[in-house]
Amino acid sequence: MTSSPTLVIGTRGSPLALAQAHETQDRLVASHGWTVEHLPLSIIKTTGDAIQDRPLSEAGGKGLFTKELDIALLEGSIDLAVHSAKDLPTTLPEGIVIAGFLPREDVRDAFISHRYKSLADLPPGAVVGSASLRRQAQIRRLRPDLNVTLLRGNVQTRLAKLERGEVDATLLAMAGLRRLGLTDHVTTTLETDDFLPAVGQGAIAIAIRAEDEQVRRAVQPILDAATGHALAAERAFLTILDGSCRTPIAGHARMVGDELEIRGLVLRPDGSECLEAVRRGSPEDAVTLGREAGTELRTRMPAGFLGT
Ligand SMILES: NCc1[nH]cc(CCC(=O)O)c1CC(=O)O
Repeated sequence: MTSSPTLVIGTRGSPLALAQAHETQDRLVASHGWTVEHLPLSIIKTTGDAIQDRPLSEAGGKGLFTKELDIALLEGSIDLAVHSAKDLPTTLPEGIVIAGFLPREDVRDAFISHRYKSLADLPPGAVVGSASLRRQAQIRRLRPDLNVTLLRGNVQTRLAKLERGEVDATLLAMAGLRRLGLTDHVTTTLETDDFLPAVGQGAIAIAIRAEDEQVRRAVQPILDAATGHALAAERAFLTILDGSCRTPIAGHARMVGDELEIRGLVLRPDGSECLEAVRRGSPEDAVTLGREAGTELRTRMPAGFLGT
């Protein structure tokens, strides 16, 4: 057991964010034998938490969930920040780095409905709610006859709206549902071959001050190398496409034997067209594989493809 420093863990206050912060805390306790009193949580409200009425893509994008945590890190009021990798912008502020990622949860999306068994089972015109342009575009691609609407709010809010019949079905990340103990709600899971997750889905990122070697050493034992390679490829892919929240982009990397494989997709928002790129190679070349997949799509994409 290493002597116990006090490390303040910064997190947002949503139930999912808190579950992820507790998982980080538990893993640090398990690997160092520290007590939770030395790993206090600091709950920080972000601009993104206050926006409920419009798509985040219109309100300013992903940085909305990280800005206040970044400031707290740089000011030293927290020592590490726990983020859903999916919600992290591709570039972080000067002085902040991702130390790495916890072992990845289920990367798939879940289909949830009280009346229908699957996307294929929905009748024409059925209402499917989602706030994600990626999910909306992939739903429209598979089922152009459905009525895809905006459904916002945290995981529990969305489930409550489904319960009230505001929509016939919704899609949510399996990872979030598992972390919240809500998998009872899942009607069926969508395999990645048919429905590609978002870059970073299911992964928890640990952000630290770039120069803080003490915190870097403290978190090292809880980081997962395979997740790190996958995320390096996915985030390099997204960086090339400079994925704003307005663009339907999906990307997923995983180990296939000894090799890392990345699959990336860009779609028209209405789902009428979809381009895919796949690269496979050494996990050491994760960034190159991701960049190549992104560059291929960029090259093949007609002007205006992403609808902006
Ligand atoms: N954008 C919200 C968000 N950010 C991370 C998750 C779930 C956990 C994950 O994907 O890692 C969710 C909810 C959802 O997409 O269902």
